Amino acid sequence: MGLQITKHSRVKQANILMLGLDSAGKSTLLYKFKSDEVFLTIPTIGFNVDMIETGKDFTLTIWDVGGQQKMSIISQLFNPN
Ligand SMILES: Nc1nc2c(ncn2[C@@H]2O[C@H](COP(=O)(O)OP(=O)(O)OP(=O)(O)O)[C@@H](O)[C@H]2O)c(=O)[nH]1
Ligand SMILES: [Mg+2]
Repeated sequence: MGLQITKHSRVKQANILMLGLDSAGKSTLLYKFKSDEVFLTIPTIGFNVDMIETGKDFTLTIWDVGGQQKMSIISQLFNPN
């Protein structure tokens, strides 16, 4: 996971990139941040992105990238065929 904090802004924002093998639990973690409900997940195609306000002036943008090799946008960048 990566974390980058945007500086020089009144509203602080951090971007979190979740990378991991397929079925590692990335999407489950993303949904858990949003709600305490139990979600059934399916393998992520491409990516999910969600913004979470953690305080009055702090937001997290979480990028959840699909881990299956054939669906991974990262592996497609390096192996477009
Ligand atoms: N036992 C257990 N199962 C989990 C946990 N987190 C996720 N799972 C299960 O693991 C499976 C895969 O979870 P996902 O969140 O879809 O995994 P993912 O990393 O997003 O997978 P991709 O989208 O394919 O990259 C689901 O059936 C989840 O219910 C955990 O902490 N414990
Ligand atoms: Mg997923």
